[in-house]
Amino acid sequence: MLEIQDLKVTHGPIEAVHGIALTVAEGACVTLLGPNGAGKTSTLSAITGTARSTGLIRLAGTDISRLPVEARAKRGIAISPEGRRIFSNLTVRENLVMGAAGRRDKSAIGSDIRGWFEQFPILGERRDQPAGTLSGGEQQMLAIARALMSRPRILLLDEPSLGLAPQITARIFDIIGDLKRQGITILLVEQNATAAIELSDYVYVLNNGLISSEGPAERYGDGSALMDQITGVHG
Ligand SMILES: Nc1ncnc2c1ncn2[C@@H]1O[C@H](COP(=O)(O)OP(=O)(O)OP(=O)(O)O)[C@@H](O)[C@H]1O
Repeated sequence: MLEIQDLKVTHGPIEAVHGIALTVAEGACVTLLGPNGAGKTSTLSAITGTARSTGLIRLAGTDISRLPVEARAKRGIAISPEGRRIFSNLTVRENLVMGAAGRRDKSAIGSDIRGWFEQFPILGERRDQPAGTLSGGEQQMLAIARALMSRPRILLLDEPSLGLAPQITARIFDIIGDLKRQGITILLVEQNATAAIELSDYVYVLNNGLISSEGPAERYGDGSALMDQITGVHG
């Protein structure tokens, strides 16, 4: 579904990613692990089109690397960004409607929203509340559901466990596992190696803008050795 070759990502004069290759098969959950500043968010930004990059980015066989952000979203890229970035003053329901902004099949939006309220009942209960009043875990659920409202080909998740208590993190990873079982293709960026490896098919480890290790998730066991490598991270 997603194929990246020789990707370099720059922020002004700074090159954050120095030429990486990465593949996500249809229906797979692939995790990009790495410490703070490794270039994980930069990689996702290059895929969505919000960061300057060179190299090949192919989505479902088409090179999208020169397309503007909106065109990439229309072709099936959706992101739940780091820090959630939900619209705090809009209601839960309005946030979901915003996620469907680029869709042509407007008539199916209402039924999709009802579907997500069934999957995440707490969001249904809070549908008319301003999203800013939700807890961190609920906001993360909303950010994921909002991204999925575009019916993407691939869902990019940037550190969904960031800032959440361990119990809530476990719930979010359960949800990601459910989405994978529903056949949704996922590229997950995480620092929590243990939890991410458990639900991943394949793992890439990014360090200083380069892939330092990659392989099927089983190769990394329970992820504890990787957690040690990802300095400053607590599993
Ligand atoms: N907008 C920006 N302008 C300048 N430099 C940036 C910008 N965004 C990221 N960088 C730099 O690029 C490098 C990679 O950052 P990036 O955010 O991609 O890493 P990360 O692995 O996602 O880390 P984190 O978990 O902290 O988000 C870092 O050195 C960072 O300082």
